[in-house]
Amino acid sequence: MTELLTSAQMRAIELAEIDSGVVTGLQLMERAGRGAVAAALARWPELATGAHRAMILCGPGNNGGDGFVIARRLKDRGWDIDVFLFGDAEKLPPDAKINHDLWTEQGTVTPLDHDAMRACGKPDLFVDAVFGTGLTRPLPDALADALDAEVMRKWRGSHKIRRLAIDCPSGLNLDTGMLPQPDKDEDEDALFVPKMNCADLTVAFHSLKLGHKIGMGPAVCGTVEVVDIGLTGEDATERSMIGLPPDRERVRLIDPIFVQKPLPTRFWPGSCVAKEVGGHKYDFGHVMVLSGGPGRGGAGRMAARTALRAGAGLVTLLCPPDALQENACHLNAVMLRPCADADAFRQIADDRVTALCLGPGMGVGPGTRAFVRAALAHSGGDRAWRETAIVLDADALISFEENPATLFADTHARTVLTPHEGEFARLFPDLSQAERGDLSKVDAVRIAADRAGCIVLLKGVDTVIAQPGGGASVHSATGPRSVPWLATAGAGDVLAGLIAGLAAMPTSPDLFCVVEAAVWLHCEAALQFGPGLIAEDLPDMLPKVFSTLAT
Ligand SMILES: NC(=O)C1=CN([C@@H]2O[C@H](COP(=O)(O)OP(=O)(O)OC[C@H]3O[C@@H](n4cnc5c(N)ncnc54)[C@H](O)[C@@H]3O)[C@@H](O)[C@H]2O)[C@@H](O)CC1
Ligand SMILES: [K+]
Repeated sequence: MTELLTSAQMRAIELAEIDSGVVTGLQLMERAGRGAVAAALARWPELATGAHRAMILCGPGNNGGDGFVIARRLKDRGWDIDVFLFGDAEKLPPDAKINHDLWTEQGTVTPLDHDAMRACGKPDLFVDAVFGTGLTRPLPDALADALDAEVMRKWRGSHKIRRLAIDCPSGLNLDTGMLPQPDKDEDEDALFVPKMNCADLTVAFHSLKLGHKIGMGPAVCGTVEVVDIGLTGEDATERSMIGLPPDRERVRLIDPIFVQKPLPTRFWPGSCVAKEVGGHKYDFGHVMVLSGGPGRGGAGRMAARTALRAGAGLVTLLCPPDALQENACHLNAVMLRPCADADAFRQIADDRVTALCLGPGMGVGPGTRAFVRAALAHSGGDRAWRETAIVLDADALISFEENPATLFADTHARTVLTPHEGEFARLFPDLSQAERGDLSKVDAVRIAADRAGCIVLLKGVDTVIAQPGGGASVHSATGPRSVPWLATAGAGDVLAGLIAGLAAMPTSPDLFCVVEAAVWLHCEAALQFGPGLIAEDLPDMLPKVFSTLAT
């Protein structure tokens, strides 16, 4: 498992290491610069031999310090180097100042200026070492112009400029993944085009930061390489281990990676789907999915089919009596029962029901609210091995838009809410994307989980899961896990069913870990299927995905 640190957490780790006396800030800076050069030459082997040209933009903090190290290292390889400084050399922090002075023994530093940059020869490598974890506000206009990737593309000359970002493309907030833009005049609205500083390769130090994986981060960072700068003082191995309940402070990335090495998928997520050998169908849990009226049953049916494919021993779809015939025409292995209202539900849902899935296609209104309340009051009873898991999605969430507090009064630790941004905004208007400001998506979902007293999964290209108390993780469907074709009608219904199906089994781990596994498997099924996917394909991809988890 990979941790996603905040800027403050990264600073604390560095400071603790420096304070303990095992390493100096200067040594860390040297390792950072050296590691960045090694990563760039590995990425672009054509630069590894011969002399080339680099343009290096340095900033007023330690990120700039890394830039001066890089300048010196490349100069040692015989390169032509143009170094520009944004800020005042005399005000550089001590380690950066030392590296600035070391560089000036070999080359010059020019104050950052767009025209002066354009007067230089076109570089083979452009290095952005202006701001890293220390960014506190939007980029000044002149700097945003200098870093704008579009402007760079217009440079005369045939070769492409390779863009290397140190820690991040400057302007990216590494806590939120946002690109704070300068305030603009109202009348300028029509003309305002945000500047985009995009890198081909971003070199992060010690660990990924949150902003590399959420918001705009993946789009602007390009490939992100983590460079080990030898920070050994703290062992985060235990707390970042996937498959265990999450740490309260450190966010983890949902990926079968452990201590920067691939983890055999039979350990994770394989351990979440493996069945014990033998047994009765009831031994593998019973999922009930509540579905909507005539003509609206597709969403519930897809959730139910997925729950069965996920490994639940039994899945029953409950539908209004007038939708019975329609559903009977579509279902075989999934069982079907009519269920007129919440009272009927209480009679039908016995104590062997281990997971309930409500929302997809149910319809918005008092009927759905009554079902949700009854489901949240459902108790496992004597024959249950633990309390029923309740997955609430779509209409089960929107039905509480007028008064979310009445939902949160009943939700409990075995409840999972699975909104997309639109549904999230209806339940948590003050935490919606539009209102979030400097709050990261992760912190917004943490607050939501605390408020609701249950697990909240906020879907998106960057999916965030949080539970009360701070535990949180991120799944990023970007880079090699990019699945734009998963943005298809019904994919959310499938995810709800997948969580219910995995949570139903007696062998299932901690509910938070089930949700993490479900999100990963959902993306993996889409990835292995490829373009052309429709939501109905997802449950039927699961057996293939599961077969790949054996190795
Ligand atoms: N010893 C260390 O602490 C190490 C730090 N490292 C590097 O140091 C970086 C962090 O260094 P810093 O904490 O100095 O932070 P930065 O170098 O990212 O930036 C801090 C400076 O930028 C100014 N600033 C922030 N936003 C601005 C804006 N929009 N416009 C104008 N000025 C702005 C701040 O006032 C401050 O002077 C990391 O990203 C990494 O690259 C690495 O060298 C590894 C070792
Ligand atoms: K940078």
